[in-house]
Amino acid sequence: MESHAVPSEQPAYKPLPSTANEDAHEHQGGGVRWRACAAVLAASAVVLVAATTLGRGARVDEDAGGFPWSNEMLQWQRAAFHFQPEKNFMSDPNGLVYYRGWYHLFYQYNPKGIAWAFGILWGHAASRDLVHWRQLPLAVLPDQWYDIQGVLSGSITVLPNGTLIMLYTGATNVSTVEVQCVAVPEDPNDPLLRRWTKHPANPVLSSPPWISTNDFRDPTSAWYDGSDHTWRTVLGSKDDHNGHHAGIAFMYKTKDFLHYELVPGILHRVENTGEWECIDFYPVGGDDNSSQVLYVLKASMDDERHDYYSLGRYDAAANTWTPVDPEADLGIGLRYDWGKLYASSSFYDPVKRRRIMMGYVGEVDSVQADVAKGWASIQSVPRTVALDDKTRTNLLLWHVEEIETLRLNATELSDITIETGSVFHVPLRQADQLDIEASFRLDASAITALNEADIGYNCSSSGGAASRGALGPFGLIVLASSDRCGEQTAVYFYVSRGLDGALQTSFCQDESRSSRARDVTKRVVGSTVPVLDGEALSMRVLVDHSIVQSFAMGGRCTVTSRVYPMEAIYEAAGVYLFNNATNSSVMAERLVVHEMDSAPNEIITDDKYLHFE
Ligand SMILES: OC[C@H]1O[C@@](CO)(OC[C@H]2O[C@H](O[C@]3(CO)O[C@H](CO)[C@@H](O)[C@@H]3O)[C@H](O)[C@@H](O)[C@@H]2O)[C@@H](O)[C@@H]1O
Repeated sequence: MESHAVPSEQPAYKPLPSTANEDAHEHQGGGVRWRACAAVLAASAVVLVAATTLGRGARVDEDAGGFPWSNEMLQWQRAAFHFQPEKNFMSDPNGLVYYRGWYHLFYQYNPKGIAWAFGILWGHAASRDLVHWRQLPLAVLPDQWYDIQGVLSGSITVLPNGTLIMLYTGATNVSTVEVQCVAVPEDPNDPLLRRWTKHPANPVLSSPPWISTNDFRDPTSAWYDGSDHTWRTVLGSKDDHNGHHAGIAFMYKTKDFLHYELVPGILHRVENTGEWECIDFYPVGGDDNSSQVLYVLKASMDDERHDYYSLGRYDAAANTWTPVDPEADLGIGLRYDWGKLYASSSFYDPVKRRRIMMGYVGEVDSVQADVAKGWASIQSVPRTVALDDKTRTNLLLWHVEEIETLRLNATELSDITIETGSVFHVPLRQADQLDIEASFRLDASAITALNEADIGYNCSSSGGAASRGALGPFGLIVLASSDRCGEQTAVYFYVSRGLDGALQTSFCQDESRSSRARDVTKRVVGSTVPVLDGEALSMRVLVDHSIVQSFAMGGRCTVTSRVYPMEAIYEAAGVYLFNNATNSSVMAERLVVHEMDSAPNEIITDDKYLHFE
């Protein structure tokens, strides 16, 4: 067995073409060879020092341990078409629901600082189209003994008569005790749902004795079970008894949302996965009662900080959920996103009859930088979630079609041959706000010629976009500066052959050269992705300043990154196609790049609750 990865004397930091002539040549000729940049690498420390002392109004004190970001750089990092509050800390999306013409997004929010803190509460925004958000007054505040330390995550259920019930977790005045609470809209005729009333019966549910009282969080939205005329909700926790460290999901039933009964047994458990937060549970792939239907069980893994899902069968009578593929059980197989996305939740959109999820995308820069910019975290673009009918082994996650209303002019190219070791500059007016669609094919004879197994490829540990194999990596480079060895974020495929002779395709995002800053976490993230016979390798990449959300093969695999370039910003950012495979040219069959408009929040300022001190 032979690995196709190139040994480590290859420069780790690949150059991009640096002159206008080279750019012109690429457009005509379809590619320029990568150039060695060892000398530039050797000088990179000098470049870094020079760049950081340019005096563009640096706001983070390097002596205090932070990179000296300028206002200009920090301003650039704000998203233009992803939801984020004007300032301070946001995390989990909560209570996603459609109500009387508005999509509602509640979210965990600390209005007093840039990090999670006791007293966290529910912020609120609403949108008619899931793209343009109206920032609304804070929705649920920590003002009762049962939620004084925090109004934690929860959900909203729509009853058949249209009434809404909010379930949320209260962090009580006893620091380690979490309880479940109910709130309802103060005025059901307000489509903006601005005021919520906590039920006098709160708290309505305390933890069962066999779990820790502070591992009892995040009730799902409820569904109706006709067999006994009860509503069902699921919560997650963990079993740490007797050397176990199992994630668990368990169910309650209620007729009135005020009195609850634990459904006997455990819906599901997986050893060694730790605490399951923000459970989600919903059917896909058919009507609830059809034999085709599968149930998605999703949990946010507190230990690992990733959102995993698994496809399985739900036996309501036995109160069990069983994965279709035990090898892809919850927490050990499939993820909603292989990059940075956490604490997602979903809801059914009755208007377009689709399920939509959102998750939050946290910061990976320093606390000092977050203090300087005054905010932390962005919500993902809402994504539809559906079973992949072609494979039935994975979901398809795809940003909602409404995002396309932000598309401006398009640059369309087709049939671009990218020779091995080449890049192709994509001519654009700006590269900070883009929606890019690209599909690629490798040379068929090169695929046939590949008869050596290369089974070890792994996005995170195989060297990223600079490490070369016979049939990859190739794809897109975004947020790239045009200087040699410049900043760049690569989104790419890597094709290899397994021991069984079958081809395996990985979809990866390489953040390792995304910024010259040192106080930023940079990784290579991604996963294998199913590719069926005859399918081109397709990707869609949304670039919105510091957030890059990528989707492969129609949404079979998604990867989200936060990146913080210091040079490849504003007009200095560019996009390239690249092919770093050693044995095959790559045909970019189709490349469509839309510049994206901004969708700034509309802010309601005439409300005292907006200025909660
Ligand atoms: O009861 C307050 C108590 O809980 C702690 C520690 O367990 O924090 C709660 C968890 O907060 C985060 O969990 C989620 C998911 O992001 O966020 C919501 C709270 O904002 C919560 O409902 C969700 O489960 C975090 O991911 C977890 O690691 C925390 O345990 C805590 O710090 C308080 O002492």
